[in-house]
Amino acid sequence: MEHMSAAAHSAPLAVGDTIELEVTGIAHGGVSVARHDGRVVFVADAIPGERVRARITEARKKSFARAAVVEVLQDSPDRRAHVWAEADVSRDPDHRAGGAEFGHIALERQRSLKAEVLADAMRRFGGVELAAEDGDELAGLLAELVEPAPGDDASGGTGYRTRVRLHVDPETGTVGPYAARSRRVIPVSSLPLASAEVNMIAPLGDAMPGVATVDLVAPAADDPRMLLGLVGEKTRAGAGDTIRELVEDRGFLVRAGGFWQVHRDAPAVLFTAVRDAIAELVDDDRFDPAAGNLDLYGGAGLLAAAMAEAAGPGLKVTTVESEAGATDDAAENLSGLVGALALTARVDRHLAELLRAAQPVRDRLRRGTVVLDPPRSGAGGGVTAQLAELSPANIVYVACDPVALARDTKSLREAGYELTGLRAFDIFPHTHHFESLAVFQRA
Ligand SMILES: C[S@@+](CC[C@H](N)C(=O)[O-])C[C@H]1O[C@@H](n2cnc3c(N)ncnc32)[C@H](O)[C@@H]1O
Repeated sequence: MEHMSAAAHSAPLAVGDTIELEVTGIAHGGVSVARHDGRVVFVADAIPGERVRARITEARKKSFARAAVVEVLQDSPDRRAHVWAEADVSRDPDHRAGGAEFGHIALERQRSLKAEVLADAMRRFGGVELAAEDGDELAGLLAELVEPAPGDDASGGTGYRTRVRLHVDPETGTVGPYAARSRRVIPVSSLPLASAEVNMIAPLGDAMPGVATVDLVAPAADDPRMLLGLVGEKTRAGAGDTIRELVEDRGFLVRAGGFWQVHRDAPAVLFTAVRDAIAELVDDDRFDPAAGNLDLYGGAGLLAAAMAEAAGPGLKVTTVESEAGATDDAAENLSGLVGALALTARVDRHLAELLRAAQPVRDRLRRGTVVLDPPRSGAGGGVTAQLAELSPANIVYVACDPVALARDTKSLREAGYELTGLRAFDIFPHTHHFESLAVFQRA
């Protein structure tokens, strides 16, 4: 079939067609990969290794189409009943609830698929081939690359979300999640990924005319709350409402509507990972607590606090964050650290200012360590170029998007940084998301 010419293709695919597919791999974004007449088809709700019948949901592009499974003809040993009945493959694809696109896959396999996505992104966009040390097997290392959050294997990876956003159907006013791949609201009877506290207050099935979004937040050390975003209103609900969170036994103030990791244990997992990465740099004599250390995209200061736990209370660090409310919280959360400064600024603008600073300041930055935790789009070419020019001794990069991380890895490596550590954490079970932590050292 490989040599078949384009002219010999059967009729072009059209939305609504149903075709049989051999599913061969996993792609970024929670979809599997198959081929049909030489064209790539990204298939939702499949598992690599399966044979499925799938319905075409998008066919505009010449190079690829999208489809969703309607029937599993030969199932994977890793297929499970979906954790969310309303997202199950037995439903019409247009009526499946979205946000749990790996919910039909055994947890361990979800993690090995995420590891494949990370390794593939690093190879294709980062120019980094993950390799096994002598005597270790790469497949085994990859299977363990994405680490579970504590307790998730015992709980089946459900009940973890302390933050959920629901939407309101503009026609009926009914509250629910969006459907997979669309902005249609799907009525559901429960939120299996959400914590018991979130489920308790979720207004599922209620009518809320005039409301656009319903954010449910269950803080570790405060009562759960519901933040309503009204239709046509621009200000973010909960921007002025401060709640208390706990990271193990450390308290943090956070805006109810501001950024905080959604998995109950994710802040502790990332705090510990960053603290340990910094501790290793300290042990290797590569960390200078008195240098110009930075926590970029710093939110409420979680990772600056992690840096301080490894480096000691004498740490000098500046957090840079664009949301003023989060900066206020960071200032409060880091108030025990004499050398901490919390700034409201866009990272690119702040780095541009630092690049204009006097030589002694630039020298302190060169001896420093930068922790960065950008949004999904990553730091991007502009910020990585600025970082390369500032040239800090170490960069500890926390990433929620593996492809963005891989692209930024390429830029940093080309600027003379060596990737010396890579870990990944499954803090979004039953979705395709995961978090990575990469350590770079100036060569
Ligand atoms: C993934 S969160 C990380 C927050 C924090 N490190 C934590 O772990 O809680 C990204 C943060 O970057 C902020 N942000 C997004 N774009 C930014 C920019 N261009 N400059 C500064 N901050 C930005 C967001 O407001 C958000 O608080």
